[in-house]
Amino acid sequence: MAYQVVTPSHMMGLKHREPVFKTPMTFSPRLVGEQARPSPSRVDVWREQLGLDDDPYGCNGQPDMPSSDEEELEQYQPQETCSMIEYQALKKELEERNSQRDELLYKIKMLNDKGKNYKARLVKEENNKKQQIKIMRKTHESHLEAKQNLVQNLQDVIDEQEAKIFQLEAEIKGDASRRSKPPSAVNKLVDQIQHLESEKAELTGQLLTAQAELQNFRSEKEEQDRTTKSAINKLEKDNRSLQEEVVGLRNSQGNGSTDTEKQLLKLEQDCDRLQRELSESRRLQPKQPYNYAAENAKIKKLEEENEHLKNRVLELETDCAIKQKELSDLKLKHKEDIHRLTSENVGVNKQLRQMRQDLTSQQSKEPQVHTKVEKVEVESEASKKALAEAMAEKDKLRNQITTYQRMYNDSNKQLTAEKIKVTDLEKRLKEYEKQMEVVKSEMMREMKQLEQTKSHAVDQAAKRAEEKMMSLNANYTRAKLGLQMLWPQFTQLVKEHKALKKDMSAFPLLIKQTVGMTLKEISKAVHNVSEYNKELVRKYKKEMQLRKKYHNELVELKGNIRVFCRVRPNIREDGSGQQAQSVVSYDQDDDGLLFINNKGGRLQTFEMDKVFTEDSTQTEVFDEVKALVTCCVDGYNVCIFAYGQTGSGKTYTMEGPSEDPGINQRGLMELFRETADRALEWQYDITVSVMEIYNEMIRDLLSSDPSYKMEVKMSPEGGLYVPGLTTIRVQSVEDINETFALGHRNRATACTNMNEHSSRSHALLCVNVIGRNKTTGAKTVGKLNLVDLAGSERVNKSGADGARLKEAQNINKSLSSLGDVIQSLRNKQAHVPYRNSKLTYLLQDSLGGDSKTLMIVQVAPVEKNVNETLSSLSFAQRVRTVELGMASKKTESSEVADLKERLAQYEGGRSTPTKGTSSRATSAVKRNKFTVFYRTTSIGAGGTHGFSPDLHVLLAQPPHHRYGFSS
Ligand SMILES: Nc1ncnc2c1ncn2[C@@H]1O[C@H](COP(=O)(O)OP(=O)(O)OP(=O)(O)O)[C@@H](O)[C@H]1O
Repeated sequence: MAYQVVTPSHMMGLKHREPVFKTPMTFSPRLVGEQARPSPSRVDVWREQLGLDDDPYGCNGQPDMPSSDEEELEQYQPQETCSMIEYQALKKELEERNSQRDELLYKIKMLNDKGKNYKARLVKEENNKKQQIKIMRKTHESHLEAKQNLVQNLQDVIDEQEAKIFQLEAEIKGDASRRSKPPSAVNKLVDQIQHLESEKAELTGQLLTAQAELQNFRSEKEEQDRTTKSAINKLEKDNRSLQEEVVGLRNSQGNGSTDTEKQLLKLEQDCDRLQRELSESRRLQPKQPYNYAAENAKIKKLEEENEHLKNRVLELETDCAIKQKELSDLKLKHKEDIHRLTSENVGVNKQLRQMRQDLTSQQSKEPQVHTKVEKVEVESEASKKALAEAMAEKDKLRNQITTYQRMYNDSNKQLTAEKIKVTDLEKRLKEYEKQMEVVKSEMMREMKQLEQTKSHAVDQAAKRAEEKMMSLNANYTRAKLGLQMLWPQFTQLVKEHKALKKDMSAFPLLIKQTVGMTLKEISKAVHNVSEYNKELVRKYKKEMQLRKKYHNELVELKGNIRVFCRVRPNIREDGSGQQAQSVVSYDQDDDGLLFINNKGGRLQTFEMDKVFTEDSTQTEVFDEVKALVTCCVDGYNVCIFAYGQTGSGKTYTMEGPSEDPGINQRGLMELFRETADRALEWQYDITVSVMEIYNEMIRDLLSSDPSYKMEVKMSPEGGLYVPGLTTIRVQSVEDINETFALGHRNRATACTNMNEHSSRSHALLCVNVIGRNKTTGAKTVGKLNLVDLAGSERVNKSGADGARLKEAQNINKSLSSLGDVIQSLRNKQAHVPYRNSKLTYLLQDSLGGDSKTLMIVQVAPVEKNVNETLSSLSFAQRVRTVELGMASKKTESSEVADLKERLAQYEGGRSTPTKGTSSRATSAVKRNKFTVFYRTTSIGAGGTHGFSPDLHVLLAQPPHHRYGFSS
């Protein structure tokens, strides 16, 4: 926000004041924590430092204008004075410092963030590496453990098998060999002893059971004996009673009745059976005491066996003690190994215990005790059988041992391989660890470096910041002082501001008045300026006219070919659209300038002597050429030719439509007017001939035989003439019209398409003006050549071939010859190639001699013709620079003219007209009511060669024609 008093220029009367106060209020982004906050403005800072009002902008944060001087003074209490400029400068510096400080803080923050990022990355990397090491260690440990387990298992299996073999061998060979068992089986021996002890306990239990059973069996036998004895007694008793009964019966019945006998027989049978049973029982009875004895013997045997076993157990116990002693010795001997094994195989003990259990269960299954028991009965068959079985078992076990040994070897190999692998792994682990160490150390080093860089940068930044802060503080103090010094000025300014405010209230009225006054002054000034401008324009135009006049005079003096340009309006044939857009524009103030907007969008300027726009009328055009046309009345040779592409308006300009004729007709009419004006003093003969040049052939269009090819000839005097050319004297508009009509008719009969033909041929109207002064007899011979050239477009554009090509080439030849002639004339070359074409040859006098030449370049304004337009205008520009030299009148004194006429008459009398010309002349006279002269016309009529010697029809001319020329 800025307070600024703007002093408008129209308030120059008021007191001019400098800007009162300008607060930049720049809010540079400042980081507070993570948030970007706007920095307080310097005004806020210094206001706060000075202990001024907290909110200088009121509630809405917008700076309010102080309501009064007193209020403002209350708000800002100055202490010292200082200049306003110094204050502004200090304030600006303070702002810059502030922004620098912000920048530094921001940089420090960025560095801190970077350091933090690096640290975090480092920690992350460290953790990652640690985790990797942990994982690798764990994997390695588990691998090692597995390998160790495997080794241990294999070792156990081997030990077990060894123990078994040893045990079996010991059983076969006896105890003696047991002593030589390998120390590796000590543990097994201990186990075996324990097992034997348990076996002994079991056997003792079995023995007691057997004794108890034996006791039971004895008591049962005694009971059985008693039962048998009582049964025998009862049976004996029954037998006796039966025998007594039989005796009784025999006694009571005698030997007679049958039934009784049968009953008796039956009883006797029963008795016999009972006696058999008794005898059987008695047979069996003495056997019982034998079995008992066997049993007793068996028991005894068992007891003995038991005793033996007890002894054996004792023996074994002693053995065990010995072995234990041996074991302790061995333990002592292998203390270190055991200690090592114990420490290494803590984890393996579990498995060992498991194996022990397995072994126990396995051993419990085997009938070892029985074997031993049976072994006690050395002599028994079963023992032998068991021995055989044991041997078989031994073989089997040996086989197994071999297998196990093989397995052991394989396992050993595997173990070795695994060990190598383990070693490798350990090596790798070590390498990894080393690498880790290196990485860690590098990281640590990097971290240290970063830390150092960071701390260094921070220190530096802090240092710089401190320095900056110090300088800022100093600046601030200076600014504060400056501000305090500025204060009185500020107060003054505030007062002035107040005053200005007062003025401001009166300002609208003042401004209204001033505006009114200014408006009046402005309108007056504008009026004056426009007047002045008008005057200037008038003067400019006058100057331009003067310039033109001088230019014309200069041109006249130099004899330059003058060039006019005429732009035809758009016609139906131009079509529509972009192609039909006009490319021509004009200068409003200079009628000699023309601009062509070429295809590149560039304006190309051409300077002509006069430019006729699309709106220019035939009259306007003729007005410009009128003076030139009438020159021929004074005896000048004048040549006007129209140049331009087909359809650009050449014919329109030269001939024009009957209702609005062109230069040809108007020129002749002007000649009539001019000659009529001079009729008191002068008598004029105006004759015309009409020609066309087509395909490099000259045709007389007024002739009864227009197809006759005329030739241009050089007279002995040096003049050019066309032998046999028809000349018609014209005296009125009607004569002109009829002459032109005849020419048109003849032209039309010679071609099929008039338009095309006219485009490809040059049409020439040659007007001869011969004047005789009635008083002095002086003679003037003027000539006016009016040429409508063929279309100037290039040959290749027409795309012609055959006859058309030849036609186009001929047109081109004429026009290019014209160009060459113009070029030579421009360059003032000694040789001008007039004879290169019929056209240039015919126009030689008009182009190169002392004639007045005008070229009217015709332009079709549409875009599609822009190239041809540019080429035509370029040619015209070149033509304009051609200097022909000052033109001169062709006048002859009466004597010279008479002499020349007489000479001509004399020569004419000697020569007879040619047959062709005579007949054509006759027919011409008959055809036309005009007076027709058959003569060889001098085209150039330059110098004194007005008439050619063979002009046989001169007699038809008025007498004054025979006057001599005045030079
Ligand atoms: N100033 C003009 N005002 C009105 N119409 C014009 C003007 N100039 C030319 N024209 C018209 O343009 C057409 C072509 O003009 P003109 O025949 O004169 O061209 P040209 O150059 O003589 O062609 P060519 O070379 O074929 O003879 C005609 O129809 C003519 O009436």
